[in-house]
Amino acid sequence: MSGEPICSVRGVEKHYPITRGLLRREVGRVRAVDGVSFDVERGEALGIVGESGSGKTTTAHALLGLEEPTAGEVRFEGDPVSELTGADRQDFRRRTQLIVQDPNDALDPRMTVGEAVAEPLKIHGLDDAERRRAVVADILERVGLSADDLNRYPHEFSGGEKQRISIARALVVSPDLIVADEPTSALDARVRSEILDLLDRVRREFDIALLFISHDLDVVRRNCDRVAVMYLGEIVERGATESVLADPAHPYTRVLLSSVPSLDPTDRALDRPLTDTVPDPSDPPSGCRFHPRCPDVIPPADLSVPAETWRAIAEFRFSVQAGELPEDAVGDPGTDDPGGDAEDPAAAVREAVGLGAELPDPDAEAAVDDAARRLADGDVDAADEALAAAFPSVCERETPAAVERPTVDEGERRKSGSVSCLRHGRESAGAVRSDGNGD
Ligand SMILES: Nc1ncnc2c1ncn2[C@@H]1O[C@H](COP(=O)(O)OP(=O)(O)OP(=O)(O)O)[C@@H](O)[C@H]1O
Repeated sequence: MSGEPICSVRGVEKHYPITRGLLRREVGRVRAVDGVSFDVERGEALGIVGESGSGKTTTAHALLGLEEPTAGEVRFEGDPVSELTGADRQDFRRRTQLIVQDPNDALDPRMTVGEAVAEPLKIHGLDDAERRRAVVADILERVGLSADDLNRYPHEFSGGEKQRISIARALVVSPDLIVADEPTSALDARVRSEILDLLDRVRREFDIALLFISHDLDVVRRNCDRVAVMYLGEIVERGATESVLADPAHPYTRVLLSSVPSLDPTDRALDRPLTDTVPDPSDPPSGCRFHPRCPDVIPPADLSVPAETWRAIAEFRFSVQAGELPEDAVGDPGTDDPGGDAEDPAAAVREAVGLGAELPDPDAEAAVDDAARRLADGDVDAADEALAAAFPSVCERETPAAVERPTVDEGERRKSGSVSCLRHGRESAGAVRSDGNGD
């Protein structure tokens, strides 16, 4: 890619206040997007992926000027979007279009298809009704519908056809950038594939940049040149789609990949997250935000146990913290027989969390045993504190900077992008600028 990006996003934050009481006193903030920077190059397809709640839609809305960022800036062809007024703002609105997941949200049931697709043309100043009709008929043909559909109503069409109408509505004003927010997740597999092909075709035909918001890595693999992976309001990895998906450098990207059933499951088994609970974005974890779920969380330097034992300890620690322990791993504090009927309740807890065998590191053994006893007594908070004190990780203390993704080979996948993980480049010289694409 060369030249100025069509759109650049720099340090964008969007925090939603949490208010209480009649006076709507602010008691906290949902950090939906928390310092995101990226460029969208002309004509490229960029994917933003992440679990539900990671901040993808909020990022897209900030980029389109539909949400005012709490901090940071969006520029369109170099101009700050927040400062556009009058005709410039109108022009920005025309040149950036949004396609949403459910086409019913975009289509007025009382308007014919012809009226719906012509509406943006009218808004943006094409007053000649005959000319509008001709443009609309042409665009309907290009998205796989027919000029005969002009006088029909949305309810006469299937979900896939309605999404084609939405795409026509976006295309008709000749945009430079389309944001497609989960455009196919409401469709069945065959129709999904057709719509993805259509979006890819029209992007190339009309030389439009496409920002694809999706939780589905297969969609990104198929349609996007580059990908940015979001977790709890931050971009944790980015780069050429082929490189990132073939050699994911961030454990979170690996976790996302391991949840795609079509990929080889055998070597992805270890990429199961330690816990399922996504932390609350109003109180994100310290350090690396992914650390309480990270299957690759860094052990304390003085811990001397095999890697799989550390994984079990980390899973124990963060499951206690998230309140995600198996039922039989917590005793009932209200009984005289803590830990239930088991002969040795603490041993039963350890068995339940996969740490039944004595650990080779005596300090670790004592700490796990202590936590297990406290759990057997039903004191989850004390167990949590004991585990946190005994097994601290640098990942909860240090915030990872974006560094270059490791180069895998000298071939096609060399263009590597960036990753924000302490497993890569701690104290590395390869720090990537934090204000751009990082690739
Ligand atoms: N208007 C709002 N007020 C308060 N919190 C909000 C608001 N909009 C979004 N959020 C919160 O911000 C976080 C990010 O939401 P967002 O919709 O951007 O995520 P997403 O990755 O697009 O998820 P999804 O795929 O479910 O749409 C979520 O925790 C969400 O609950």
